[in-house]
Amino acid sequence: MNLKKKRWRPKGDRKSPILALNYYLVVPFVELKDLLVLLLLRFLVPPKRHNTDRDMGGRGRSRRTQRKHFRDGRENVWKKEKETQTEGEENTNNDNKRPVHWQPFAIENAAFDVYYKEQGIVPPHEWDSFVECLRKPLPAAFRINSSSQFSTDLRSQLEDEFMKSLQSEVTDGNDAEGIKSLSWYPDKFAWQSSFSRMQLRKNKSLERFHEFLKQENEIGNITRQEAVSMVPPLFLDVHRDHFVLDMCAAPGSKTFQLLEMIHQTSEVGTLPSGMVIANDVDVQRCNLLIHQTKRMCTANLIVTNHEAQHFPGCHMRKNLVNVSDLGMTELLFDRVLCDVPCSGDGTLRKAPDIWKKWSVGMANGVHCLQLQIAMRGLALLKTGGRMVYSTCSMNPVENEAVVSEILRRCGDSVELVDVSTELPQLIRRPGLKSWKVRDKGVWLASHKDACKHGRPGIVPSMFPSGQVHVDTPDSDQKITAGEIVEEGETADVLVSEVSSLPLERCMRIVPHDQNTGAFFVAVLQKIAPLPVLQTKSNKQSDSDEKVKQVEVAVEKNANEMDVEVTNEEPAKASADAGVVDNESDEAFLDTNPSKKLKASEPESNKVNSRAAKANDKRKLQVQGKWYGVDPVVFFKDDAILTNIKEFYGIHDWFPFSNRLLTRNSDTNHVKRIYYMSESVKSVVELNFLGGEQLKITSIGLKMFERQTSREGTSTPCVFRISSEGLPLLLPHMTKQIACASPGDFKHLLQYKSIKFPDLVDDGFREKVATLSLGCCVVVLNQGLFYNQIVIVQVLFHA
Ligand SMILES: C[S@@+](CC[C@H](N)C(=O)[O-])C[C@H]1O[C@@H](n2cnc3c(N)ncnc32)[C@H](O)[C@@H]1O
Repeated sequence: MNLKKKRWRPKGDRKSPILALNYYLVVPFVELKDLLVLLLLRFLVPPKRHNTDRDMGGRGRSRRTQRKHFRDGRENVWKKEKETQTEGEENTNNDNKRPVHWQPFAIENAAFDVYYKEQGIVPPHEWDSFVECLRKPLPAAFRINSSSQFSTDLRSQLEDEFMKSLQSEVTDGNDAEGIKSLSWYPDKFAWQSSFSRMQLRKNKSLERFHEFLKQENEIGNITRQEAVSMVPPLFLDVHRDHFVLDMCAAPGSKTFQLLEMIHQTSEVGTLPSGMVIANDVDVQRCNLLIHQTKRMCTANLIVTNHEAQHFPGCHMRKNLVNVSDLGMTELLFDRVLCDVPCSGDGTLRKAPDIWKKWSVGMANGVHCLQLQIAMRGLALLKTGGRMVYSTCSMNPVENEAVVSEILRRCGDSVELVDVSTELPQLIRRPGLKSWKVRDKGVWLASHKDACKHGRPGIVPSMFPSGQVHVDTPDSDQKITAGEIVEEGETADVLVSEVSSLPLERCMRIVPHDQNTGAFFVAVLQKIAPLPVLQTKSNKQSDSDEKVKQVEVAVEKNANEMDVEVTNEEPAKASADAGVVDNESDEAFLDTNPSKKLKASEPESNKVNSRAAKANDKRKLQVQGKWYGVDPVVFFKDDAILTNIKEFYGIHDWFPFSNRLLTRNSDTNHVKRIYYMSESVKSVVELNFLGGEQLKITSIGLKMFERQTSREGTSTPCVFRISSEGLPLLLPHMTKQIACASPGDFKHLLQYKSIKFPDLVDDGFREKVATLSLGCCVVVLNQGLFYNQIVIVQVLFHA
């Protein structure tokens, strides 16, 4: 009886019967005949803590990434002032005993005003209300998980309970309600409060609501997410059978939304035929993404870690195409979400530290990368598929300019979709048709201006026409005085280019329209394969050569450019010149970024590089395809699988043994077994047939875990069911299940130890006595708690 005792303590005020059991907890033990019973309670929710390093296939050496790492990474928006605090003020710095007080950073930026006034981001008469709203803290918003079995209960709780109780807490006269559902979001599943996140944290009278948000968020029933950030997935029109790619996915609030859409109306114990691949270039943010999406308990997700602009195409090797019955030879998607890294000035209300950092360089520096990612997304999109391009920036260089260049490059293959009739209650502004580029204090109306000023970092695609200007002695002469504005001059004399593209179909959400942050969204449809790469003839003109020089210079400059971004959007400035006119899908799908350069190499170099490549490949095979990431291995140990299947009495009709994998190539020491949907399995198979191009950091649903405790290893089945996998598996289990009456169930939760005779219900006592030693599931008898089933796992100790 030397078990470590962990005391269970309810968190907060939990009157709702639904919520009353929403904990992951370890209730120590129940004496049962001569056995100790260790209860691991779960209420159809994943555990509170996740071993993300292991789950993501890492080697478990690095520290787990937590939300605080990202928070800490960003400068505090409040700064300390060193002057002595006046008497009566509360804050004191205990370390040096010097009184301090806190003052917010300035929430204004002259360069910001100059820039956006000139761009006409809102009509002049709206400017004051626009910036006034931008300077106010953002109201907290959240979304009910529409695929959760508690979604309607939670909505009722918000409507019946919190709407009334929070009304009295409203101090801002403009907002009559404490919380309200967002009219444009389907089924009243998205809500906005009248309180900022800070108010929710600090205000005592909001404590109960705040606790509710935190707890429901933690177990995946709701997601706390900025209202405007919920918009892009809504325009993606995701169906249950879709293969969806989320190219820049961390921290994962939109991925979660996409998973909800895939899982919508899934019956308990069944899986949809679609799947989501969520990708992010940043390993730490990938960890956060995995942590966030674990709340969904899904077998239909793969998390990858690639530069989105080089996301692999996963082509099946040519010699395998005819022998494989996989049904697909390359990885293409029905839907692509391209929520690219950006300057992030749409999040000024949430992250006011951006006011101080804001500069035009932030947007100019990420334009090329955004374009590259978007083009890659379109290449990976099936013909007929939809892609949403979005940013949380208001800047036309990151928005309309990128969309324009996409349309120019793709010609008739891609259409900018008019979605004005979709979500009609969402207030949005049409995209701009005209804008200028600003660089180092100078306004530029065209690429010609950029050349004149010697600004190689300013590429043609940033301007409305996208026209490339090539500096020739003649063209220099053509620039007439007055066309270019020198530093300090007004921009009035500059005539902006006007785009002939239907950019009004883009949408910009501005803060003062519906008290939100700002966002930009464009919906693109691929209506035909992308145009074939135009091979350049030998008779390239001088001007072509000059264009090439511009590209090289742009690339160099973009790489050197020091881009400041918010911590939420850590854009990398590894931008590409992006001035190639037309590329075929095949060319886009080329995962080797250096291939284009190699095309012009002499044949002898090619041979050498092929030999080096083969050598590299051999090395890779020895060390594993992706260094530092555990391999993905189908789990096919028949002895273990039969043991698990028989122990839990898993029905034959449940697709089981061919859907399991591990992250350990040594199957004798497998600790975790993951379950994957049919769709995820097909992607894994394709990935194998294509040479494992995908760097998979997390995959599927953790279903079984090896018990390592002394008691666990002495049971007939050493694999216990993971709480994440339980909701899917339970309907297919016939053994190791016991139904408890509410009285017994409550006692099991309530007491650290229950003597076997103290179990109230005879039937339960008898049933438990017949269970095998090991993991089992205790289900609360229906009839209470809105007929929900509560699941408990019981581990008997010998
Ligand atoms: C705007 S945030 C994405 C927010 C996310 N879609 C969500 O809703 O939670 C941009 C993300 O892009 C990632 N990123 C930056 N450069 C990237 C690249 N080249 N490829 C893939 N991801 C990139 C960043 O790490 C960041 O997590």
